[in-house]
Amino acid sequence: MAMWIMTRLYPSAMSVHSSVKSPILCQYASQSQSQVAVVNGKAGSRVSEWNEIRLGLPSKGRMSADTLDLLKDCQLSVKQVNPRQYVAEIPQIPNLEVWFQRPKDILRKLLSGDLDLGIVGLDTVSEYGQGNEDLIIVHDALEYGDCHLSIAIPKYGIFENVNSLKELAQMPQWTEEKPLRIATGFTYLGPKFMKDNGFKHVTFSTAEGALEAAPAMGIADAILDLVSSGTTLRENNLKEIEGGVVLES
Ligand SMILES: Nc1ncnc2c1ncn2[C@@H]1O[C@H](COP(=O)(O)OP(=O)(O)OP(=O)(O)O)[C@@H](O)[C@H]1O
Ligand SMILES: O=P(O)(O)OC[C@H]1O[C@H](OP(=O)(O)OP(=O)(O)O)[C@H](O)[C@@H]1O
Repeated sequence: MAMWIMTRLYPSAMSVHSSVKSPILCQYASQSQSQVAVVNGKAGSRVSEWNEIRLGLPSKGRMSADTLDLLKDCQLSVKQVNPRQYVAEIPQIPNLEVWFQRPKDILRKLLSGDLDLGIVGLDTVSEYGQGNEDLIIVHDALEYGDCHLSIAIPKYGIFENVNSLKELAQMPQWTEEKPLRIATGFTYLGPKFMKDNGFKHVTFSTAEGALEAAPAMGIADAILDLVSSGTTLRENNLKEIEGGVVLES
């Protein structure tokens, strides 16, 4: 699920929100969802040198059009002077500057202090925010971008009768010499989830996409990836298992 986030060290951002009369009026939501473990938080590493509040919006991909639609529904029109540039304004909020960035980069730039506010999915906040307490979730359910981060295993072979995380953990195949191999783009959340669930013999590999191919290619035993319709898993003979959902996004 897409959500508004901001950095704690920019209280002036609140005035932007509190002046917006729309369904996205900010509320401090529970932060527990994003508080995992702080590894390398850099939020507020420098104080902003600009007067405007900087809002990061997804530049392309799944979240982009829906995010602009949400703002439009709130009577907030995002005006881009040049479509090949990445800066825009929302005339209704004069002291706000919009910057289009990839979701992962929105998170990185919030952490470095180069953006003050952003809209991204919970999976992005959790993976790249790593529980940093300087990231504040302002609105945790904007009602689009629904998906979940889940473990999936082949439907066939040694996994045919494995239907839960517990059964996966109890398989005698996983040893120190031959651990369970998981392919994932979530290299922070993945190891944390497996450790929290008692897996001792597990290794991770990563790729930029098309992770569902990894079991068929013999590269991994399982994958950890985002699922929305479930079509990609089905078409690749993979299945989700009980207890295997890391987060609902
Ligand atoms: N089926 C899905 N697969 C991936 N992300 C999804 C899906 N459904 C909703 N989302 C949301 O969309 C976000 C990804 O958006 P987008 O594709 O724009 O990002 P991206 O940075 O281009 O991702 P990537 O580099 O992994 O392709 C996810 O973080 C998630 O919150
Ligand atoms: O459950 P579904 O509706 O099938 O969606 C899930 C798929 O969508 C995403 O991939 P994307 O389309 O971004 O391509 P990618 O694998 O190259 O990242 C995600 O990584 C899954 O592979």
